[in-house]
Amino acid sequence: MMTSSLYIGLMSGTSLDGVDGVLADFADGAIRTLEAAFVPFPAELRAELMALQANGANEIEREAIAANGLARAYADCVAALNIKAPGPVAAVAVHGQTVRHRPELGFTRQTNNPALLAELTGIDVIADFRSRDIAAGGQGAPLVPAFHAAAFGTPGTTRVVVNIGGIGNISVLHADGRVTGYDTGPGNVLLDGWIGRHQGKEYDADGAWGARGSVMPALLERLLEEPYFHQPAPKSTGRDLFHMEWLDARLAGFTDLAAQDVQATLTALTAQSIARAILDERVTVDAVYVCGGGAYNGTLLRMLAGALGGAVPVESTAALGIAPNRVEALAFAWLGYRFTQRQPGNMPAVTGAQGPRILGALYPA
Ligand SMILES: Nc1ncnc2c1ncn2[C@@H]1O[C@H](COP(=O)(O)OP(=O)(O)OP(=O)(O)O)[C@@H](O)[C@H]1O
Ligand SMILES: CC(=O)N[C@H]1[C@@H]2OC[C@@H](O2)[C@@H](O)[C@@H]1O[C@H](C)C(=O)O
Repeated sequence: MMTSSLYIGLMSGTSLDGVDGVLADFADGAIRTLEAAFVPFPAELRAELMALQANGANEIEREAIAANGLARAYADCVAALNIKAPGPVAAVAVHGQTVRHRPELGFTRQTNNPALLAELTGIDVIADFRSRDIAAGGQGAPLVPAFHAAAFGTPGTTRVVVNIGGIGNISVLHADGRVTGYDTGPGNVLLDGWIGRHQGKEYDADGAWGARGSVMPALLERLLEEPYFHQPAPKSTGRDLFHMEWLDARLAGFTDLAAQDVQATLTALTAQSIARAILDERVTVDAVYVCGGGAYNGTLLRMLAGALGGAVPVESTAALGIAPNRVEALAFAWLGYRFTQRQPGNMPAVTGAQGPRILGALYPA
């Protein structure tokens, strides 16, 4: 394996919007982002990845073909970054596309074709970061807390890093160095689904549509009754649970709903479920830093600050020097770096695994 400190990280998450990539340099133990790129999925691939989130006919063949399409989108993202690299890249670390996440059944599935990606890029590829943690009895998710601790942790200060992608997750970086965290529930997944259905848009830019609606307290309470929110950690979730049918089942019985009031209520659901998770930690939090696409939803950030009582500063990770839309891809670049160092990537206190494990599998160039 090459000794370069340059890594490319690729993340395509539950929002199914496309591939976020970064070129990172981990020389001398530092974490530096040199370049970032985003490659949207072709519409057909996106639709198929969405369809593969639920049971369907001929899944094995369809998944394998979608994996080839994914590998090509990944390769485009790698090409855009590699051309700007100041030297040879040690490895591409790629998350893959989650199509099932069932740790309770002993598996999680990130669709991918890392062999094709190695073939297309000529660079070592490290893939499949979650399954070893599950094999060790863990949830296989969230994995970003170890990176959040390395990038954003400061001894003597309690910080919470909140990733709001399709699903939300928190990393609590305690003043004494302990790290706790888990998936809080829906991030943008229901917000995107609802505005898509009613306005034909991919997402609610800056939360503007939701801001024009009113939160409906009875509906919010109904949504917050979901047992997942009350389950103890370790826990993780995905589109397996939080999908539009989940929402539709809970909307039944509410009549004369204005679509924008539902959007406001869904925004409040994301904010409340995250805030409650933070308050449940029962520690004095110095500051909350938000990353993921949800950091660009001003309405959501205002609701989160409000749900925390207005006493804790809520900012984006840009305040700590990393743009919110780069954090996850950078986290996977870092996990790839950890793999090459034969260092663990999971945090047993977060995932519930029996111990620290080296995460990933290598597909040589
Ligand atoms: N300007 C914006 N205003 C409001 N929301 C936005 C904006 N930009 C992005 N988003 C939201 O962020 C989502 C994408 O976030 P991100 O890329 O962090 O998710 P992901 O990585 O796919 O998900 P996950 O972290 O769950 O794996 C979009 O689907 C959208 O809902
Ligand atoms: C199974 C899976 O893909 N989980 C994702 C998803 O998106 C957010 C949340 O649910 C988190 O658990 C995880 O992603 C981040 C990158 C993680 O592992 O930390």
